[in-house]
Amino acid sequence: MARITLDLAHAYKANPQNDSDYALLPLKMEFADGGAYALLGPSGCGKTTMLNIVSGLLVPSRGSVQFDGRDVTRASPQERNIAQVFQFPVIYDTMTVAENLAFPLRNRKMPESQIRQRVGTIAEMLELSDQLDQRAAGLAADAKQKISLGRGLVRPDVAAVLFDEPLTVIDPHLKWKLRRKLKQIHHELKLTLIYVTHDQVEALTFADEVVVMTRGRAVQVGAADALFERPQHVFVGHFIGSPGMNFLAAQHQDGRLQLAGHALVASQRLNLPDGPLQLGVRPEYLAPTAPQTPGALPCTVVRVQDIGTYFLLTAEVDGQVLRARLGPEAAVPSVGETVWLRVLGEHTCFYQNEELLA
Ligand SMILES: Nc1ncnc2c1ncn2[C@@H]1O[C@H](COP(=O)(O)OP(=O)(O)OP(=O)(O)O)[C@@H](O)[C@H]1O
Repeated sequence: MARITLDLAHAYKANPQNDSDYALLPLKMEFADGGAYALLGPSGCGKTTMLNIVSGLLVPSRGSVQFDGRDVTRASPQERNIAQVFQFPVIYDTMTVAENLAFPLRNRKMPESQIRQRVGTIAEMLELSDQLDQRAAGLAADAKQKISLGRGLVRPDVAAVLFDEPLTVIDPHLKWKLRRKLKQIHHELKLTLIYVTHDQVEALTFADEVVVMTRGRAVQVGAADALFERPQHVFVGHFIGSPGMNFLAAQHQDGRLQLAGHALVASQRLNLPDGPLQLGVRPEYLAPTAPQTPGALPCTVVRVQDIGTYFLLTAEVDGQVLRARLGPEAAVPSVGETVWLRVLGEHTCFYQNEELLA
């Protein structure tokens, strides 16, 4: 296993001139030895580019990659001792499940008794023990992908295991099980794992730390609760959560906060710079409150949806939209009603130029 340090930028085109020419803007990042990371972001944000730079499939156009302080920028995946799992199964159809799992170990000349033991452990973890003697050719797509996962995880001596959207071909129920399984496997094997996905649930279930990416930038690296409670960038607020964080344009001047056409009264002095800001508050922290409550805004209900475990309220104030998740015990207002929503509270965040203010 290895501590992986990136200090680099990457552009696929020569002579990049502006930010949009970069697949990865200049970044510094460290993956701790034995950590489980997810690279999360929408299509085209640079996840695969970063993964390929870590694996050695791609040399960054600028800067360096270090494993445990050793420069490996130009070293191949083999030299870096990386295991990889891709979107689609990479296995030998003519071999049995056991032979497939043993393959990376035989390549490394591990003694047969240790191979049997390790293959047994990995097969058990992935619930493949009953299929060890079956030929891979006859298996369903998700069983084949489990073999691929097993081949990625089987070597105990790898610097890191990299996963590129590995659960794409897996059916939804098994996907849910495998995500939890991978987390458990990480705790047992303590390998450094980096997992690419555009699915926030997948990232948040699997990883200790999620790297949220947008347009070639890693805008926040953090655990699930930090991404939820204190998004460092408005993109993280939007992208994490269902629905994402509410944002309202605000103006702060001499301790007074002007918001959606209203002067808001805060219970204590706000430590904010003067000027235009954005106020961010999660739908989970908005609930109808008594009229004129300090920090609350009068909003018109435009939609109420029953989502099953909660009601989703959509309301408008001064042309801006707010969403609130109401628990089953809450009184549900009707469309057209005015509700007071408390936007200013302990969970409220403020942003300037899209970045969280301290
Ligand atoms: N080989 C390439 N040549 C030129 N441009 C590329 C190449 N690979 C990726 N890009 C561009 O670099 C940017 C980042 O792509 P990348 O594949 O890393 O994103 P991603 O987040 O992994 O997206 P996806 O989830 O769709 O795979 C995109 O604008 C993409 O079009």
